[in-house]
Amino acid sequence: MYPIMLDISNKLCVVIGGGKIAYRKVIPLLKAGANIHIVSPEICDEINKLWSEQKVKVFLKEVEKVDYEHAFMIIAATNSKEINEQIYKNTSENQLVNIVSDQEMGNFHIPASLVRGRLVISVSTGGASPTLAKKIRNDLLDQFDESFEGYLDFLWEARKKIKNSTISQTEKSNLLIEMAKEKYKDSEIERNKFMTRLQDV
Ligand SMILES: C[C@@]1(CC(=O)O)c2cc3[nH]c(cc4nc(cc5[nH]c(cc(n2)[C@H]1CCC(=O)O)[C@@](C)(CC(=O)O)[C@@H]5CCC(=O)O)C(CC(=O)O)=C4CCC(=O)O)c(CCC(=O)O)c3CC(=O)O
Ligand SMILES: NC(=O)C1=CN([C@@H]2O[C@H](COP(=O)(O)OP(=O)(O)OC[C@H]3O[C@@H](n4cnc5c(N)ncnc54)[C@H](O)[C@@H]3O)[C@@H](O)[C@H]2O)C=CC1
Repeated sequence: MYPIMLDISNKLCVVIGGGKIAYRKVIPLLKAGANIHIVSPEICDEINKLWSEQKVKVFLKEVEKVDYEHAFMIIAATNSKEINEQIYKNTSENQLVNIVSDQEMGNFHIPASLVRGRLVISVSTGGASPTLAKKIRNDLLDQFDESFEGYLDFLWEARKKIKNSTISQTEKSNLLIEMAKEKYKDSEIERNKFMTRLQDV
């Protein structure tokens, strides 16, 4: 398994099944700006709500190949292993496919993630224990608290300024290393001083 961060904004992601597992998989897709189709004869209340808010499109029917043949990403989340397997067999090599009922099918897994603005920490156990992945993620929640959101925004802005400046590569490297120091996470005053310094580079 090869870990990557994927830009799926506006990409067609088809989730098959409308139960609580499908819903759990839909939420991060929604946050990432995907174009989401859900295909299922029945849907849970949470998915119904997303549909009524026009955040997803729902097709109330049993799945057919035509529903996902042009999808960038497919998540097979029905409660039938046979149907999930059939979906997997119908997909092309170049589609991203996740089969919720069998870790050995499909070509990607969804890790347990912790998102603090631009900071994402994902934990995978390669299917050995999703519960352990969830536990490790939960153990990190306090260490990587909400304050990382603002800290990451600062780093993002500072890095853009440094990259666009005309100073030497060595000076750039020094500033990029400097800004990752602990004191900038803990002190807004230090961050502001650093940003002021960058006005002159
Ligand atoms: C392979 C993978 C494929 C995929 O779904 O991408 C997969 C597969 C399966 N999960 C099963 C069961 C459970 N999964 C969870 C929970 C999560 N499962 C997630 C991911 C993954 N699950 C991928 C590998 C991740 C990895 O290990 O690295 C998380 C991390 C992410 C998410 O779902 O968003 C999410 C934590 C959510 C969070 O962040 O809080 C719980 C616990 C709970 O729900 O509380 C249970 C019951 C207890 C247990 O089994 O541990 C079963 C048996 C199904 C059956 O009964 O038939 C299969 C099928 C199989 O193993 O073949
Ligand atoms: N990967 C994971 O993280 C986990 C996976 N699972 C697996 O996920 C499966 C689904 O779990 P739940 O959402 O709780 O089940 P559920 O029973 O609540 O939902 C199943 C959904 O599949 C739909 N469905 C059934 N046949 C269909 C078809 N032919 N076409 C389209 N949709 C169809 C149903 O209408 C229903 O909406 C479980 O059976 C289990 O194998 C369970 C726990 C965790």
